[in-house]
Amino acid sequence: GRKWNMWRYKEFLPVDESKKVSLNEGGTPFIKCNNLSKDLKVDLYVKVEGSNPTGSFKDRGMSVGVTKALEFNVDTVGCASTGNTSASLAAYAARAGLRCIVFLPAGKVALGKLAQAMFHGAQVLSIKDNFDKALEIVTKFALGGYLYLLNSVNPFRLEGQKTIAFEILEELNWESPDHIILPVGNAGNISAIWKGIKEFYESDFIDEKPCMIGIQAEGASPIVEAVKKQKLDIKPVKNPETVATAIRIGSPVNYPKALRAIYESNGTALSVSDEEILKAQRLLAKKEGIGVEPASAASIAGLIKLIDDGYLDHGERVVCVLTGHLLKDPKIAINACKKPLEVEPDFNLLKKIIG
Ligand SMILES: Cc1ncc(COP(=O)(O)O)c(/C=C/C(=O)C(=O)O)c1O
Repeated sequence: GRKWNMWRYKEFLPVDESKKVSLNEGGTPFIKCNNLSKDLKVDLYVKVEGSNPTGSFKDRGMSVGVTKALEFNVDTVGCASTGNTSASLAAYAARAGLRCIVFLPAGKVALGKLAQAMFHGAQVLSIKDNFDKALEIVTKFALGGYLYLLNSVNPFRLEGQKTIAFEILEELNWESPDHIILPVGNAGNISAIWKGIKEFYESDFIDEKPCMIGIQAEGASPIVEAVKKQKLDIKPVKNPETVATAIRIGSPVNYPKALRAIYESNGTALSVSDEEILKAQRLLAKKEGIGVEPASAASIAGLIKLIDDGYLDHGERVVCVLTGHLLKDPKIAINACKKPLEVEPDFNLLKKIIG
């Protein structure tokens, strides 16, 4: 596999690297977006986490978390998930020979993610309620000793995901970007990345820290509401709704760490509409050739809004974390396009159509 993956930073990871459960996670593409940088007048880089083994950043956290599960001699791992966590846990659990039970919100999980969770052999329980309820249930099973919980409330998940920060800083030759922008759902990833930034700062690898900017969907933005009032607690959103089903979460389990990351880094949080998310998803695909699922495009939609609002100055260096691959949610991608014509294989007819 690729020589550079997240285990390059093994000294910062709380596991015995020789015992790791790994699919060569991390070491994902870090791409300068020249076209969008010109249009938006910022220095824009993207961290393409859709290039991980199961297509999202979750693999970094699951690699460490499942390695820990083996260390603790558990035989069953579990999670609630909007999709990507379950897809990743199912794959890493299969590799580790562990039983895997996942609790998903019925009818609200994108096709690619459901296919992965099922096909890698997880026991999939389709709960007739939302993610927050599913998380409540799986937590009861964990507390009852039925399974080892690997949602991002488990700190070992964040240990793996903090390597996103390490890779961004190394790629930028140890010069922090001005801002790191990413979508926020259960709020584990923004907490993990900020932890990584602080660890490299305390290790004297960098002498400046970026501001952390969390982006949420308008219908599911409890962190944004708390930041608006500079509060330390959140008011859960009872019925979160967004087309970006990955972040359709009303009660983020990591809100204390996420709010601290935003306040400590002098960052902010912003919500974007579903329309802005889908527009940004298409823009990224057509201008830079980078395909992401809707939740990941929220970071680009947030960037555009921050520039329009004058929050970001021209020329600032920004990294958007693109958390999941386009293929995770093929239905959304196809629905956004005109249905392809079905035509006879007739050269002259086709020549007319192609124009
Ligand atoms: C593509 C994508 N982008 C962003 C997020 C938000 O990250 P967190 O703020 O750390 O939750 C998720 C989260 C997914 C789940 O929560 C799950 O899979 O259960 C995601 O899949």
